[in-house]
Amino acid sequence: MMRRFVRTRRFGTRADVDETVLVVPGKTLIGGEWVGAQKRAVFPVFDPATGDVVGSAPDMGAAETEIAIDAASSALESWRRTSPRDRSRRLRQWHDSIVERREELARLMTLECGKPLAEARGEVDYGASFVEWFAEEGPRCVGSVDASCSDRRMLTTRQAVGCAGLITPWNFPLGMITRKAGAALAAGCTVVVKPAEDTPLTALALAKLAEGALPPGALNVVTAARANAPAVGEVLCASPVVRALSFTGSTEVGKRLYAQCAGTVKKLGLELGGNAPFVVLDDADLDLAVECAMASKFRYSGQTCVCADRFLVHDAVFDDFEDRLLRAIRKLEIGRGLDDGVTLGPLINQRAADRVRSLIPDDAAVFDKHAAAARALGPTFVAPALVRVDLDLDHPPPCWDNENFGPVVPLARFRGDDDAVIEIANRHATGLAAYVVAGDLRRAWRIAERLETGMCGVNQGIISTATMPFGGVKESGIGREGGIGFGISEYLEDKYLCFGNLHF
Ligand SMILES: NC(=O)c1ccc[n+]([C@@H]2O[C@H](COP(=O)([O-])OP(=O)(O)OC[C@H]3O[C@@H](n4cnc5c(N)ncnc54)[C@H](O)[C@@H]3O)[C@@H](O)[C@H]2O)c1
Ligand SMILES: O=CCCC(=O)O
Repeated sequence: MMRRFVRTRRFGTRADVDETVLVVPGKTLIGGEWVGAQKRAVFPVFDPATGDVVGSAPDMGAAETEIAIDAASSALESWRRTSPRDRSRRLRQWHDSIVERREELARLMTLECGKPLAEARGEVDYGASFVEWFAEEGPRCVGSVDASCSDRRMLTTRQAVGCAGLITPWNFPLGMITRKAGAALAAGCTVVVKPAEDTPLTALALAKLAEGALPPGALNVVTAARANAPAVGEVLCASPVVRALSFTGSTEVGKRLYAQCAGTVKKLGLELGGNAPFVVLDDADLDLAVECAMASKFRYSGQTCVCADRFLVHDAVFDDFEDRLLRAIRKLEIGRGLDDGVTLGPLINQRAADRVRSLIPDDAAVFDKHAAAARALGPTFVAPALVRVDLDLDHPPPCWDNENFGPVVPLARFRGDDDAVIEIANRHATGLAAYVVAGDLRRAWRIAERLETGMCGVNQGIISTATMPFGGVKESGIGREGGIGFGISEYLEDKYLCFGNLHF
């Protein structure tokens, strides 16, 4: 009976839960609309700033994932046969409904992930831009014809790969979903999204906003508590119906999913962790260097995969840069994301905050005003810390070798020529983003080309955009998202057709 119900309904957007009420100050976004006939276990969603419960989401597992895959599979044939132009219009409609609810989505996101409201608004814009971008990309994904042989015509067509499983993290509760789902849906795939357990509400709201634009079964959302995430992942990876799996999250889980997908040889996209070097050369404009450093390091309190993580500053400008950076850090305002003027919110949960605190050595530079504010606000708040790192030591501190995912600035001095800093920067297993601040752009170009990362910002701290390919090399992952032709190709198969013996 449950099977029949979800085959015709979008899953998760109509979860059978009557406890699900979204508390958005002053407004209820779509509270209570997921009430169905059956009760289902739910898990609570917490405000990272206060620890208050802000809502709940259905705690689904393997059985529900199978059902969601069925729903996606049932919708696939008709969706992939829909003309790319029609799909594009529908995506555009989804985009418009996201933009229309910008403020509510932003507030909801701040409530469940804690990022300052201005950043959450920025993420709605960023997330919506992927839906818009792929609505435009879809109709342009055409094949090619080789008519150079006298008696043959050889061509390629681009076909939707099939159903796609999309597993996303909490740090961009909206943007990481639209970056995948926008591409997949534009390509003609139907999807099952598994959002992070900390941020299921934004995912459900997004799916709700797609109702009316997308046909039933095209976009399915399976929410699950942390304990059920592996079960959901196993089903998505093992299912022969799911032909592509795209994951954004930790390198550890990414490696596990990589192995799990081997059995069905899926098309795989992995956007994993980084540990971005941020290089300041001796001819850099130091005001610009600090501006870029602050933007990159403190975006969402340091909880992005492209945050600057290893600051490598030339000996000649080290002291000056450090002084200026400390002055900029001092101006950060710690507080709850919904409060005016806050630039540094809480970390996602206490486990994450404790982990970050454990990476900060006792001799780190921390301002008293931040330390006091963090203490008063609660256990998820971490004061920004600057940690001097001596690269001559055999063992640099753990915050150097590990992506710190918090407001921690590990700062090291380098001497020597550009090759020296390239060598240090590349001394890491991951390779997602890097940053170079330089006066001489020829030097910067040469360094940027030699850094082993998928992306590099030169004199720029925020580089993410729908129009350029996002992704890493080495253990930072496989594949690209966004960009012209890149992101959408992850969900397309190129088929070669050969028409021979045409006897023209
Ligand atoms: N490269 C990128 O684009 C990008 C973007 C955001 C975050 N990240 C990385 O993600 C990490 C932080 O995010 P996180 O803590 O949410 O990562 P995570 O890997 O713990 O969780 C990500 C998602 O995977 C799910 N998950 C966890 N275990 C699973 C399993 N065994 N099987 C299937 N799914 C499982 C989670 O429920 C969540 O939805 C950081 O390393 C960060 O750099 C990378
Ligand atoms: O955290 C990873 C994604 C960040 C981004 O898209 O800029």
